[in-house]
This record gives sequence, structure tokens and C-alpha cells, in this order.
Amino acid sequence: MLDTASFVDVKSVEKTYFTPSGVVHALGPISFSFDRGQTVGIVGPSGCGKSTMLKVLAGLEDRTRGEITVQSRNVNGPLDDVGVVFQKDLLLDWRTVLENVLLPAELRGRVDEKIRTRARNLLEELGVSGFENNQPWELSGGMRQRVSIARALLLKPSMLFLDEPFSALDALTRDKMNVIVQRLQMHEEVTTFFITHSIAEAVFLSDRVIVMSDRPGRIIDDIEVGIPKPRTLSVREEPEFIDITRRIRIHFEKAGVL
Ligand SMILES: Nc1ncnc2c1ncn2[C@@H]1O[C@H](COP(=O)(O)OP(=O)(O)OP(=O)(O)O)[C@@H](O)[C@H]1O
Repeated sequence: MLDTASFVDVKSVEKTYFTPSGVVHALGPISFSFDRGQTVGIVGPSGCGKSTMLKVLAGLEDRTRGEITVQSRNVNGPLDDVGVVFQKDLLLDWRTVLENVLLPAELRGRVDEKIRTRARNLLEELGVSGFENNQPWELSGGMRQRVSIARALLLKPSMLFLDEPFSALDALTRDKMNVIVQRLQMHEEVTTFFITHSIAEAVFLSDRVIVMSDRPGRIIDDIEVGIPKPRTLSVREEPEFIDITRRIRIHFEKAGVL
């Protein structure tokens, strides 16, 4: 029996891709669980199976083995109570910013004044108010990602999945996004699972950082980040922060990644 006390339980999950060019054992076995409201950061070498893990968790890819439960319910298909943001923002260029944010509500036939107000409030909180009637191609990369996050949060999902959402942004914009996203997470109380290549970003945003091995990705460390929130960027100079980033860096050095 699974331990269903946690919000999400992952038990002995593995993923193998069977393709015409061969078999790829991409992930696992991995087992972990996390609680409602937690922000879990995932770091690991390129190609180790991080995106695969996220897709399997969200039910967007079938797993090959193992069990996943979310709120004690078995995951056997796409979860409808999640927001997902990928590295590429997937905004529809022929719709305005507001129309993009409203898309999930429109698909469910739920567009009314209340949801429009929520869309506008999210855009304001993310610092892109005033651009509601612009087209996505008129925005910078950082602004486009903020619109994607607003869209992902529109229907108040209980979980937010972020797959390297800031990796195409410059360092300063990325710092700014980290602060904005942290504020939003605290406000929305959304359980967040995010993948990043940046050790500092993982530690800054997370309550917990999971470190993965080379492919097939397994969990080689699971680190509690006890630094109180909200955190300011200067937290990166504090000893506790430096200790945790060092611990993660050593894993990567041992694996020959750094
Ligand atoms: N749809 C697919 N079909 C076949 N193989 C796949 C598929 N998706 C991913 N893979 C393979 O599975 C492995 C893990 O890929 P995945 O994208 O999950 O890694 P990742 O850790 O997210 O990589 P990166 O950090 O570079 O984005 C890789 O070897 C990849 O080529």
C-alpha cells in the first residue's frame, strides 16, 4: 500500500521509451513524496530524465512501472488540476495577452467577469498589467513567460509544473522572475514542482531540492531548504544557502558534470 498521507506519492516509477531507433531507459526507479504547498526543485545532468519525470507526474506521459498518487488518487492520465509552463512559452500569437491567459477558462466554457478579473489581477501581480491587449510577439521573453505563468494559474490549480521556464532569459531578468514567482507561490499557495539547470535558482525557490543522477535518472540527494520565506536575492550570500549549493555542486562534480 502507498503512504497516502502526502499530497503526491511516487513509488518505484520508471519510464522507458521504445522508439524505432531503440530502447531508452530514461527514468528511475524513483520514489518520493511531497506535501501540499511545498515547492520542490529538481536538478540533474542534461538528459537525465527530468522532463520525463515531470510529464509522467502530470500524467502527460505513461509510466512504464510504478505508482503515482495525487491526493490519494491514482494518476492514470493527464491531471486536470495542474498548470504547466515549459521552457518555450507556447503562447498563441494571434490572440492578445488577455485572450491567451483566458484560454483555459474558454476551453471549459467558463469565461465570465470574475475570471476576467482574476486574469487581470494575475497579470498585475506578475508585472505585466497594461499589456492585456498587446499581442505576445510585442513582448520580451521574460514578459511572455509571465503571461504563460498567469495562464497556468488562471483556474487556481492545486499544482504548478515548471519545466526550465527561465532558462532562455538573461541573468537579471531571471533573478527578477525568481522573486516574482516566489511571491506568487506564497500568495496562491500552489504546490510547485519545477525543473532548472541553475543550482542557485533551485535553492532560492525551493523548500526542497531533489538531485538526480545521470540517465536513467534516480534520486541521489533530497535536501530540505529551511531558509525562511519570503527570501530576498541577498539570501544567496548567506552561509546556509552557500552550504546547500556547495552540497549540490559536489554531486555534479562527482558525476563529471561540472
Ligand atoms: N518522447 C521521447 N521518445 C524517445 N526518447 C525520449 C523522449 N523524450 C525523452 N527521451 C529521451 O529520454 C532521455 C531523458 O530525456 P529528458 O528530456 O527527460 O531529460 P532532461 O533531464 O529533461 O534533459 P535536459 O536537461 O537536457 O532538458 C533522453 O535520453 C531523451 O533523448
